[in-house]
Amino acid sequence: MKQEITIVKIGGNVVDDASTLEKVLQEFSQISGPKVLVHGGGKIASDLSVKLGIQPKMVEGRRITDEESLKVVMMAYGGLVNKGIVAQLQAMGCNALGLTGADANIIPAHKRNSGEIDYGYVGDFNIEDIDTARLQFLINGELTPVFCALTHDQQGSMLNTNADTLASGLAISLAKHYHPKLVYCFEKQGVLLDSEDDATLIRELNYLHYQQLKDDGIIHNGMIPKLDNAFAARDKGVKVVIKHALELSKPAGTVLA
Ligand SMILES: Nc1ncnc2c1ncn2[C@@H]1O[C@H](COP(=O)(O)OP(=O)(O)O)[C@@H](O)[C@H]1O
Ligand SMILES: CC(=O)N[C@@H](CCC(=O)OP(=O)(O)O)C(=O)O
Repeated sequence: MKQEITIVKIGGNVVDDASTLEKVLQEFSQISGPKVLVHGGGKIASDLSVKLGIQPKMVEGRRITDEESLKVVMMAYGGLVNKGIVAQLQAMGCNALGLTGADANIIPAHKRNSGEIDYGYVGDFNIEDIDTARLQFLINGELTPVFCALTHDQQGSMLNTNADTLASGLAISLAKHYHPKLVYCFEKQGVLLDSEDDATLIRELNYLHYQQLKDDGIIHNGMIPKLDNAFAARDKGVKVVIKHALELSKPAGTVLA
């Protein structure tokens, strides 16, 4: 019998808000059973970048990661954010282990080589290459993996990988050993009919409805890659919920049908 595993992804606006972050980590630490946390931090990386005099460049929600920006995201995601979260979880009694995809070679990746735009040090990975046996070994050792948005190219370089994609990939790969539930937590109540009005929550969303709402411009910006990743997981049998970070332990948000 496969056990349930919960994969929670927290976005950049949550990570950047100390009070929300503390509350969501508190709720996360109380989830029973195996669990994995994935965090973004795009906002913190952009702020740090500006402070260092490096202008952030985003194309379709993805960071153009040149050599200097790679150093910034390694510092921000792998250091500042990841270690801060691990320390907080430890204080909450959750035995967190901070990881990038390079650690224990759990998520080997390759530099994106898509034609027109050169994204620089941005990594894509094959889900089949994720070392789920190693991950299961850590989880069986009563550890809670905490992944940041970094992978590696297996040739000595770290790569920047979108945290939503990483969370979806991990959930799909973990389906080999568990029944995965993937929870995307951010600063809105879920997928909304009006992205500025939390009262317009869509409680259940199927793929056809998603396509219509996208065509009508009701779903836009960062919600499009998030839902593409979310439906990719849904298609592989992962339960997916998109909800407000402060509702982590409540039956709230948008469930993918
Ligand atoms: N229909 C919608 N419902 C909710 N949010 C939406 C919608 N369309 C666009 N968005 C925007 O998508 C953003 C979430 O995407 P993103 O910033 O990439 O998330 P995260 O911080 O979790 O990585 C929200 O902040 C919101 O402004
Ligand atoms: C390639 C790429 O764009 N990577 C993202 C990784 C961080 C992330 O995904 O953070 P959020 O969840 O806060 O958006 C970036 O650098 O912004």
